[in-house]
Amino acid sequence: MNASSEPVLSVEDLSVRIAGLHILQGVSFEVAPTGVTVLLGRNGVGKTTTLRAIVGLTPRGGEVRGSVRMGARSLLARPTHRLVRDGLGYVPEDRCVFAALTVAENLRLAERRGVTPAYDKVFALFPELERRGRQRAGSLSGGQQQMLAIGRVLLNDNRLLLVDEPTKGLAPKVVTEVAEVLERVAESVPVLLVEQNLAVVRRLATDAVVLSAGQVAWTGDARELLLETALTKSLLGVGSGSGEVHA
Ligand SMILES: Nc1ncnc2c1ncn2[C@@H]1O[C@H](COP(=O)(O)OP(=O)(O)OP(=O)(O)O)[C@@H](O)[C@H]1O
Repeated sequence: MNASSEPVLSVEDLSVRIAGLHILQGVSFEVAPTGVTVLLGRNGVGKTTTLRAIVGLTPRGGEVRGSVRMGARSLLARPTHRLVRDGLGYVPEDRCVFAALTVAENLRLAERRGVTPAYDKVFALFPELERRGRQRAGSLSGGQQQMLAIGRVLLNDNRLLLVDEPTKGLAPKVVTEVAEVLERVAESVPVLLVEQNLAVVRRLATDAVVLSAGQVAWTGDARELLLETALTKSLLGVGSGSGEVHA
């Protein structure tokens, strides 16, 4: 991370317990104010739990401790809708598009009173969303639904985007399209990205945070991590020349 620039997000000693399981055990890291910080780790290490804790969506009954700050603001005690209004954009792993509604209706749901939605920007990034405005979201392909989920968040201004496994389950050509879009998005807003596809990580990531069993195992320059084949193999279970991270 550039030493002269303040992080956009600071996570300190984050601990999450759900259903008696101590899933995150004192996780600390920072997200740089530009570029893509990628959150990596084998299956089940706590990546999604981390994003959900940041955005206030830990399942009911779960216990969250520690500190998460976006600039001077402390996030953990604030309700999710407030965080989103303050510029924390979240694209969840399951995309959460409303299948029975059209593409245009899904987008309209993200509009806020008193704020002009950035349709021009969204349609410039995703011309297909404009063309398919009257199509039901449930009949879109996985890749198109992912574009809708990202586009919906970009209708409003964001200080930081959290994006959870956007390429999961997508065909290779669509993975490339999603990576291209995220690359363009990251030119104007910092991104904290959970991503298992190392080709996408290699293309997008500036900084990396690696989790292992609910703790931070490595942080630093993403290129450095990817150059260290032995390190990626021990932390991620793959050589950095190969494709996906697996358990
Ligand atoms: N609501 C829950 N109830 C019980 N256990 C949970 C819950 N949510 C997550 N876990 C457990 O916490 C651990 C971390 O899950 P999480 O989804 O954060 O991992 P992940 O790193 O995102 O994994 P993946 O790469 O498979 O998506 C897993 O063992 C998971 O089973």
